Amino acid sequence: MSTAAPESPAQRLPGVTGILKVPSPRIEMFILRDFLSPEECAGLVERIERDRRPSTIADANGDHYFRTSETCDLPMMEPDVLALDAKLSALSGIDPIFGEPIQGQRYDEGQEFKAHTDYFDPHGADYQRFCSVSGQRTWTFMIYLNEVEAGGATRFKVIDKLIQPERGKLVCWNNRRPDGSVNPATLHHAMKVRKGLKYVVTKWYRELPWQ
Ligand SMILES: O=C(O)CCC(=O)C(=O)O
Ligand SMILES: [Fe+2]
Repeated sequence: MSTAAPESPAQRLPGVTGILKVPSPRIEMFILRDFLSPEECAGLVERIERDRRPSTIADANGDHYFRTSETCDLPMMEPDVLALDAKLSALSGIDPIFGEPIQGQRYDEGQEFKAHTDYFDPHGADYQRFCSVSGQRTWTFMIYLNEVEAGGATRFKVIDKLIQPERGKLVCWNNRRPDGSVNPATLHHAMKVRKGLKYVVTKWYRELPWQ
């Protein structure tokens, strides 16, 4: 198996049927509806419900309400999780060896993840701890698993883009600019769920094989 990503998702994704490119010169970002079926989504929601822990953040900033959701580390040896991983790699063209384990996130009413970037701050206190082995995060792939009754949108305020949760909808973006530097225009806020629950899965890829 090759260890080099042969083609960037930014080159590959425009050729995917039904995909929409977010029209901003500041970010490489795509949206694909119905990436997962209602059955696939329901299975993942059930799995997230079974094992969850309080979500954490890198570079703790003293705000205990910064990320109030819960996280489920999806075991990569489970057939459904492995199948999702393969489906994501087939879409992105990124070799699965670059991927962190897939996570589920669950937001109850009032929970959120305030404005943040998925890349690690190169000047932050936790940079070495998180990036010395597998490098910086490259692409984020995220899928909404259910219809949220109210709230729960993902807001990218730098590019003025609001993405509404819709069951099965995938959104992905490059956390870096084409020159490899981190892209502050990827700043995003998982806004408070106002009514109901919100479930997503998140998949992050690294510069180097994950270990
Ligand atoms: O739940 C969302 O809308 C975004 C989640 C997110 O940004 C993250 O987990 O890093
Ligand atoms: Fe994020």
